[in-house]
Amino acid sequence: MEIRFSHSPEETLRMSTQELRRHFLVQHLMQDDVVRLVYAHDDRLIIGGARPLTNPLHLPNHPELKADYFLERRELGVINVGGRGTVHADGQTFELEKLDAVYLGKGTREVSFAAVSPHDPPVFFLLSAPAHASYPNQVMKKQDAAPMQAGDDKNANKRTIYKYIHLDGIRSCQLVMGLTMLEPGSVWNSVPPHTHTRRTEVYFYFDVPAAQRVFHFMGQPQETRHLVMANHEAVISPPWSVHFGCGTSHYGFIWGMAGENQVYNDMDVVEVKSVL
Ligand SMILES: O=C[C@H](O)[C@@H](O)CC(=O)C(=O)O
Ligand SMILES: [Zn+2]
Repeated sequence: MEIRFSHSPEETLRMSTQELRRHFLVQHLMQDDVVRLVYAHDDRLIIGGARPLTNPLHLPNHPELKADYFLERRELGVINVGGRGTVHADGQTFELEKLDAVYLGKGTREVSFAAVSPHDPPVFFLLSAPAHASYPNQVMKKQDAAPMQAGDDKNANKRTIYKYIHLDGIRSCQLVMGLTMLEPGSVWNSVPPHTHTRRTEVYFYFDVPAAQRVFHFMGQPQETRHLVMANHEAVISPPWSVHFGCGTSHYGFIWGMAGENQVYNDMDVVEVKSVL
């Protein structure tokens, strides 16, 4: 498991492109028959990817957690952005089609991921946060994820926001998770931008065509920097950072958060005209 420590706003504004990418961008998350994990010390999030082909993949423990098993003191959200797959959790099996999610609570001992067909493998995005109580393991289909329309065509940001793990959906200790799908012709996400110093957020871009990129903006609202991101890459947004982006095509992205509260609308909006 890779470990990423936190960085202050002050040091971040002096970083080169390569330094920004090394500290905030998470690449190569989805590898065949591998569970890859990255521990980000911002809100102690663990970001992961699992792409099982022929064999079930087990969620490993890690010595750094000083736990008997991964979810001893943690909870986990999983969203599938690939083909049909299954998530096994202590004798329960959850089947996830593309854009379905499952929540696994603290105390779940055995977790594994499998493909239904190796020719169309699932692509599981994982996000885990520390947990103090056990909430039930639960699956949610995309159509049950409270779709909410946002943006419009003329501003090229028409999109649908699906919420899976949140106060009125699957309950959790800290995790808040969902995804956003942009309409063809719409390319801007999360405009107007915002921060929420109460929570760290991770964006994971998917359905980005191979020849296209998303220009993701981060940084303090008047000190923005950008990261050029390809399909299946994630970016860590520290609590003080904006997180919004513009693609060279339409795309989708998973967003996931943890921290002080779980109120989805708790965003300190930054007027577009004040961004620098
Ligand atoms: O804090 C919330 C997150 O940044 C996202 O949910 C925003 C988003 O998906 C969007 O506007 O499309
Ligand atoms: Zn946000």
